[in-house]
Amino acid sequence: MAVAELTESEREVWLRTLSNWTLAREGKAIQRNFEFPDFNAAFGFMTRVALLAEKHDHHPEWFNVYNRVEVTLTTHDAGENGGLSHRDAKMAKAMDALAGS
Ligand SMILES: C[C@H](O)[C@H](O)[C@H]1CNC2=NC(N)=NC(=O)C2=N1
Repeated sequence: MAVAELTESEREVWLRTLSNWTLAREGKAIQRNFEFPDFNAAFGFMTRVALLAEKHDHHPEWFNVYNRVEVTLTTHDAGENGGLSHRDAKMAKAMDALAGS
């Protein structure tokens, strides 16, 4: 089902509130690298995010090594070939909150 892609001005506004995230894939995705004290903390974070992602039917692309979790958020159903939607903004904020930053 199609999801509305954020307009450029909407994107500007919420990127300012998501200061730890950067635009990627020519504006079609956002990325953030999280770092935790150890693997347990990183995997605990991923577990909490996974439950939330399933609940909202919005899933991160991510890569984990030990205490690092590299995250990319995008919405496949937004725009022509995927793009950013409010679902990415919501998930990014939730991940920041779960990581305590
Ligand atoms: C069919 C199902 O609702 C879709 O594939 C959902 C699942 N999770 C998703 N996650 C993300 N990040 N983007 C999507 O567009 C998306 N779509």
